[in-house]
Amino acid sequence: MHPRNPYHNPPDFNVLAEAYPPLKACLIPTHGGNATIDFKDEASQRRLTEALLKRDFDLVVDIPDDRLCPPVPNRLNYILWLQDVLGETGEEPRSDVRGMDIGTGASAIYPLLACRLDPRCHFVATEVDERSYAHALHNITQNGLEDRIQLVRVPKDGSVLQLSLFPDFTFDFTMCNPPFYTSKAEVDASAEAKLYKPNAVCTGGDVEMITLGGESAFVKRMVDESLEIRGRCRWYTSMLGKLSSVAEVIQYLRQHEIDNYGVTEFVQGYTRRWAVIWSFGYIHLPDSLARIGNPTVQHLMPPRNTLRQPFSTTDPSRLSDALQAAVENLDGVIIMNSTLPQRAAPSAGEDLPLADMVVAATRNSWSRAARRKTKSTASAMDVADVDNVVMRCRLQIRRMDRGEGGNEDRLAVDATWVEGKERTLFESFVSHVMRKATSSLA
Ligand SMILES: C[S@@+](CC[C@H](N)C(=O)[O-])C[C@H]1O[C@@H](n2cnc3c(N)ncnc32)[C@H](O)[C@@H]1O
Repeated sequence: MHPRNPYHNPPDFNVLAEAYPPLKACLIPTHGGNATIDFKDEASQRRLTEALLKRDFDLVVDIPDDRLCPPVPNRLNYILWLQDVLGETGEEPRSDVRGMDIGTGASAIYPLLACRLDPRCHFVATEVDERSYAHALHNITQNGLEDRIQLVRVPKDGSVLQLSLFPDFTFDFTMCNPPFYTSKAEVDASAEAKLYKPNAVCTGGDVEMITLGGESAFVKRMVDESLEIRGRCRWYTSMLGKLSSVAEVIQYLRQHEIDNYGVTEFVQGYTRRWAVIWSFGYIHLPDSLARIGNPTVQHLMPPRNTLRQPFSTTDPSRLSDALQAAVENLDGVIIMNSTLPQRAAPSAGEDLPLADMVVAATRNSWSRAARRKTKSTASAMDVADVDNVVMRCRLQIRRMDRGEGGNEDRLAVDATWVEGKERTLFESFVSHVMRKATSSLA
């Protein structure tokens, strides 16, 4: 579960029912004097979702009995991860953020939650189903968010992304929880299997759950459309319910040479979901947001954007000076900002870097050929033109864990690719700077 998600532990149901009385009828007393609910009972799950949305987000949401009831912790995980993505990849503080929710459902839960959490958020929410559309409109209006969430009824066989309806907008992100199943038979088989699981998931209408080719085909349609409109949206994303769909979508992205992508997973109790993300821009995601650690899925992960180089020195100031000198020696490369080495070790559990610098390059001046050329023409040091950056990366000095070998005072430099079109440029820059720093410390 996301670290900012408040639902790591089950709520105190008695307290929750005091805040939202319709939940009271669903309470089941436990031996210790507490209460629980029957998680296999759809009505109880609906009241729980309504109660959490009301108490924790001041959202009044009505969900019809024949439409999906979204579990709040899972939906919140997706929103919090997107917040992290935008926070880590935003250029400068923005006064508004524009998202699109594809298939918002009767609850309109994603735009409602996102707008409550971030006053800068504006949404376009699409829906094909007339009944869900009507309820979503009611939910948006009764929460006073109609100025920030534009609901659009779209045709089932039309474009998934629908960005042509908004030619003047660029979007910061799209999000989607696509219909999952390929057929009614698959829905029935899954419902039967779930009978034996401790948590039954609320079932919805066929239109919500079934799409030709299943979720992977739906997301592949998104990929196809994104290839047409590319930079109209900074980050395309979708949730996926099956790991096999993740594999299919990643393979499809690679097939279309979309190499700026990532995968994350959302875990809530017994339920595991994934999200895929891709972009045509040159800003890159930190590994923590774009890769998952599970060894069995490493073949689906994008290459790492952080490269670690261990050093034998234990003195962060010496290492910082060596890095700085290696960078400053290069034409067309500047240190955009840097924080001084911290002498005190971070307190237990904290993973703060000991020094941190962001470096920008306007051209490759570190390859052997480039250095030869610079020498022969004896050019002066360029002042890097920050509007013309070909590569931006972050260099952070960290203390190594004991498990990584050596004594606990050993240091490493984490070089993270922040911006740039060519990975090889980043990798060759890192290798050059690390080599120079190593030899100056020897
Ligand atoms: C699995 S439900 C997700 C509902 C809601 N977003 C949630 O997470 O609880 C999928 C939704 O997508 C809608 N839908 C299906 N195809 C669509 C399309 N081409 N464009 C927009 N919505 C679509 C369905 O009607 C349904 O409401």
